[in-house]
Amino acid sequence: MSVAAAFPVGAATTLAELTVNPHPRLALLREHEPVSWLPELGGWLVTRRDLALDVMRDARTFTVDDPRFSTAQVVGPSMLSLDGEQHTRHREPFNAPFRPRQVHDGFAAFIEGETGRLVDTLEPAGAAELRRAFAGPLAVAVVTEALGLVGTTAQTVLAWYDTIVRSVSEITAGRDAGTEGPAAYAQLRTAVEGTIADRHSSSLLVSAADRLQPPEVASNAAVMMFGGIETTEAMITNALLQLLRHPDQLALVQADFDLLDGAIEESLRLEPGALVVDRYATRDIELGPAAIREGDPVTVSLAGANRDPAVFADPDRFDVRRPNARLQLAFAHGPHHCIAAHLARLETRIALRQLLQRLPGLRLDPERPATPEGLVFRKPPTLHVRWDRPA
Ligand code: HEM
Repeated sequence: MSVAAAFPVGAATTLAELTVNPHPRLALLREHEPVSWLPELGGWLVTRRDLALDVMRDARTFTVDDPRFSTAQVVGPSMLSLDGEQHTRHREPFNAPFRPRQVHDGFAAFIEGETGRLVDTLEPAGAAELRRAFAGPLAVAVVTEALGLVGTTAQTVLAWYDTIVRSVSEITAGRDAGTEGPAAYAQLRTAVEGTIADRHSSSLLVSAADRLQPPEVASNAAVMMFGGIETTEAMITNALLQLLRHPDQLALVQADFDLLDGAIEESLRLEPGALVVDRYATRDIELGPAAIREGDPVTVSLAGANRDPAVFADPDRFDVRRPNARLQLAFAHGPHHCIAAHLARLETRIALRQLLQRLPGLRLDPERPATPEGLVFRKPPTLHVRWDRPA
């Protein structure tokens, strides 16, 4: 029997469906084919939480270190695209600044200030599209601050980011990277080298340069830029959308802001900003019902794992008081667990608290509905809201 015939639910799954409304299909896959072959994906998809953990914990068998990895083709090898000792060598120099205490001390005041500035600008209008007017600019500002590139503005970082993303997307679609992406990356590399050379700079890139070569620091700076913009914009937008769609849950948070963290975890569980992580099998291996062959692509569905009813009761419900919401896997797991998870959580917490406290009666704009979409990164294209203007 062919592999497609052995996995009929996978064979009937389209990428279009996974882009628009993935959750019913992921539930079907998880129940019948928790590791399934998807012809449209050209690889395996893992949707059960325990099997997702097995894959992400075992980097020897399921590696990111493969020439097909599109990001590495543009920005070179980094912690995101290496495994084993090389991964440790690239990641270790960046660990300290992202620990909870350091994140709080280093970023809370900056994030409060930037958020305050953005809300000041929005407040008088009584209406806004919060993804582009709020979540995106905040995400860019925080990444720019985190990288601490000497003489580089948030606008420049955003321009590099857009260009490099376009180039990576071209490669993912099987086309040539073009020249603009590599040119933008060369400018980023020059800025990184300038920062490293400036011994007065307190950038985390300077201390990383004690243990990594400048081009290696630049590659890791690029993946931090990647990791920190699209996903954080999604995390903030999705969390707002979940709360505004569930007025009863929003009222609980408004009455007790200690529940905000639960709301954020629950949103990460239901709509993780990054839906999937990609791995490649380094040997033949049985995983659940699947006989995976060396070289096969293995995609872990974080969205599928996050609604596994074996772990999360009534998994489709948004419940800010869910006791085990923190078992969600939106930041992945194992050696590649998001290095900046604490920073992203802090940023989202400050952003949501200020919006909810400063914009009275914040609500979705009924005339312009927001619907999340996306195959890899998922969020609503727009989030139109209204609030009561000050008299
Ligand atoms: C300031 C914000 C962020 C920065 C700077 C950042 C940076 C990074 C970096 C450098 C990695 C690679 C770690 C490694 O491979 O060892 C990573 C991994 C990851 N991040 Fe983040 N990230 C941020 C926010 C987020 C958010 C908001 C999400 C999702 C909601 C997210 C999801 C992930 C996931 C799923 C991985 C694992 C990728 C994989 O295993 O293939 N990140 N992040």
